[in-house]
Amino acid sequence: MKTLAQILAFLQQRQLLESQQLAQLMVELGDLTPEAMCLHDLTNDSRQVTAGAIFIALQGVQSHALDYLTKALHQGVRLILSDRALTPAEQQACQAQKALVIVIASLAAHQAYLAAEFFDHPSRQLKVIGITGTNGKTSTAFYCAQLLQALGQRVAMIGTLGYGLLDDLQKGMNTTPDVLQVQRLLARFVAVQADFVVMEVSSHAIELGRIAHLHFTTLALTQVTSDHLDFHGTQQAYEAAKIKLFRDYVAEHKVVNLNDHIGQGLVNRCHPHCLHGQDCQFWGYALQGHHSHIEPQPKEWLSLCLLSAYDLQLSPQGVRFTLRHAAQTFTLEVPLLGAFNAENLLCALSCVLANHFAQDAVLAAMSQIRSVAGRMQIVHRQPTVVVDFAHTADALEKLLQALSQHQQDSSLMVLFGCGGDRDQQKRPLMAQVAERYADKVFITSDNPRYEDPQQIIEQIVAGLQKPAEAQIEIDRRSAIRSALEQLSVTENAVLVIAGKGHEDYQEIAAQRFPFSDAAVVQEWFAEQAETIGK
Ligand SMILES: CC(=O)N[C@H]1[C@@H](OP(=O)(O)OP(=O)(O)OC[C@H]2O[C@@H](n3ccc(=O)[nH]c3=O)[C@H](O)[C@@H]2O)O[C@H](CO)[C@@H](O)[C@@H]1O[C@H](C)C(=O)N[C@@H](C)C(=O)N[C@H](CCC(=O)O)C(=O)O
Repeated sequence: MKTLAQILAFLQQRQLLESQQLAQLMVELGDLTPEAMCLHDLTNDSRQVTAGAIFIALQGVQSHALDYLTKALHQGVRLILSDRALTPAEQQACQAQKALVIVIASLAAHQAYLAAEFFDHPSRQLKVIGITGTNGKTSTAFYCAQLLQALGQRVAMIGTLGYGLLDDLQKGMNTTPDVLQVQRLLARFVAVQADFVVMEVSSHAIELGRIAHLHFTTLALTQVTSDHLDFHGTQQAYEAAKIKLFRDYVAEHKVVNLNDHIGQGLVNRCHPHCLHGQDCQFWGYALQGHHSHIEPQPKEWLSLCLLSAYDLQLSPQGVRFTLRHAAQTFTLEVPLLGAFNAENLLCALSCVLANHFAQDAVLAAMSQIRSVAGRMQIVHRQPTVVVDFAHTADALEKLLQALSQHQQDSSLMVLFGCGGDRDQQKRPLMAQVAERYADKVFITSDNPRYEDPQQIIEQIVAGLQKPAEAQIEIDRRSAIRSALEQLSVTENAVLVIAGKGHEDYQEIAAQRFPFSDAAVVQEWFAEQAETIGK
């Protein structure tokens, strides 16, 4: 909470308030003094405005926040800071609700610092771990948060999985929300006494200053390939955004993947003590010990902490590898699928170890790790059933490729469908991929939406070379049950159910019906156990 006097002082200090504006404001305040007027919250979203809040109204891509002024006034906004002058009608509406207005043309450039000040720099009161990278951000952040929680910490998250305490994540619009939302969320996490915040930092967030004025304890990089070229323009600009996070932001520890070219470059180029003249410890992790491309370091660089994984073994039970850290080796076995998940895990482990937790306790906490819901999620063991949200040909190929590395001696069964009212070209392509990697293919419905599910299935089947060998069942629940029956009589087989991941509904003809792939699997195995028990 701040008083109007404090807000005015901030604006004056930054030379954002003209004396004429101040005089006008005093007239509008009447008998009330700026010291007596309390402002409880600050937001740029009318849907979040509560009584006594400040509403930051800026031009967006789609609209201007003043387009939602009526709602903000209705919710009890007290002060509006806008980057454009109000129309006479808007002014009238504000006067009617006794809401004050200050117009500052350069507001966008100052909002980050204003938010940090308003919320008392919450990132300084928390330990914030920022994770960036093209792939692996979400899983790494989730593993990191789980490890910290298992170590007795109160952990909040900001990312694709949602915003909030780990056990109460609320879905948000963005991976990294805008700078006001970030500061506001962090203030909430301070209020609920969180110790750590693990946040995904997207390249948009770095470029658009959504993390400006944040104090990070740890920054980590998973790996950089190619993404969001529509926004960044070139691959070089995209990579530059990732590098910027490590070059321009202060953190006590910077964790990089030594298997990644950007990670290697950061370690080779940035002497940690050159960064803002402050001490920063670099941590490097590498899968299969591939860090030979790191140039020999001068003596003072011996502080580079290394975490390497060797002898990676992939089995239907998960990943197993030997971890080497601080001249010690350990064998770790984790129920996660995909070699890339071993890499994500190394990143998470580095972030946690960098934060001074005892190695033994961190390794013990590994037993708590579970996969992100709907992403390579093992929903049943012996026989193994995996649920994943892969719903494009490329994603399905990556999924099946990764799984086939785990199932060298076993057969792979895949069940999938394709969503309606979306890309139709992928339908036969997904069939081709499924046939190439799996020994048995089951085709069913996904979210048909407004399309005829039978027609979608026909378009998928058109991509199969041997359609007679595929099993087709339009009802997804029946299809899953039938696949499970076959799985149970096939020796050494693994079933992967693709397309819907953690979704808890199926959308048919504009209606959402409760549905969960994982729940259908669990229900079937529970029934089997009951039958055997009888
Ligand atoms: C292109 C882009 O960055 N758009 C972001 C931008 O939207 P916008 O400028 O169009 O906002 P707007 O809808 O015009 O609204 C303008 C203003 O009115 C306010 N408003 C809006 C509606 C309302 O009812 N009331 C209200 O007050 C808004 O809070 C905002 O202050 O501001 C919104 C609010 O902060 C963001 O949610 C939105 O992200 C959209 C959803 C988006 O898709 N962004 C992508 C490009 C993005 O940022 N992606 C990255 C990377 C994803 C990843 O790789 O994981 C991310 O971090 O999410």
